[in-house]
Amino acid sequence: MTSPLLDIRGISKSFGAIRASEDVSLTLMRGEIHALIGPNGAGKSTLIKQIAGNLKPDSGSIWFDGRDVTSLDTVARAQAGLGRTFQISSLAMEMSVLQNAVLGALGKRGRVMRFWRDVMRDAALLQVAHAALSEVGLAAAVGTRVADLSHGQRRQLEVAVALTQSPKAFLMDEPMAGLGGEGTARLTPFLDGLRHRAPILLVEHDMDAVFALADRISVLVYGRIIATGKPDAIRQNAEVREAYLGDEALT
Ligand SMILES: Nc1ncnc2c1ncn2[C@@H]1O[C@H](COP(=O)(O)OP(=O)(O)OP(=O)(O)O)[C@@H](O)[C@H]1O
Repeated sequence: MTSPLLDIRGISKSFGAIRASEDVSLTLMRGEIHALIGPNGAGKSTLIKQIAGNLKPDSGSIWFDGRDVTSLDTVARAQAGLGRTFQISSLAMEMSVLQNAVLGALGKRGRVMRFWRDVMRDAALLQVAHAALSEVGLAAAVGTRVADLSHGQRRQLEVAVALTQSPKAFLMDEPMAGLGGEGTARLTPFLDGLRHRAPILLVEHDMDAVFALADRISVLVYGRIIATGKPDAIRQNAEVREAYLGDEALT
């Protein structure tokens, strides 16, 4: 059996009396989409923050690409290949699509460049940015201001910015949020193809998208993973149905 690319080993995190993560173990294999679902306040964001390096677990460890990354910060983890997209957009709204992608590529390089005009003339940075934008289908929108993009296009641009960093895996926090039916329908096949470029740990409330995309699903309730399995097994799991009682998505 191949080893997991991302291997979360028994992490726990409390905020005072609240146990936001309780002995959570989770793996992400190459080529897969592993969805993390659970009711509001279950601890999904807290878990993603610990994996990305924004929060330190109280105990347990996080292994990425065969290496213990538990003590690394967000920048070091991104450089190690953990690409992240956010629940709230982190794009520069007044800048163009191309400028945002170039900024992403510049971040990967990790070297300071003094003048913006030099950045926008750097052939290597531009090449990385254009390639990422083509990959997400935004080649025709390079000159558009981010503020003028649709929600769906912004999500695609966030993925492009993450792609400029050549990620080995993606952490995605609610990519479908605010997209509406049409936007979700467009983003779903895109994510479907992206898993072969880099596997995705996907936090998502949209159950249609989750069940359409996920190879495996883990269900988090009160900080604990109560089940991990293929979509059909999760749909039929009695404890999961109990935790989601009334949720028509699982019927
Ligand atoms: N910085 C913090 N300080 C105190 N409590 C926190 C903090 N962050 C999260 N919590 C608590 O930890 C628990 C898990 O929260 P978290 O945001 O991770 O859940 P979630 O599953 O992501 O929720 P949602 O689906 O609504 O985004 C909640 O009870 C929340 O109130």
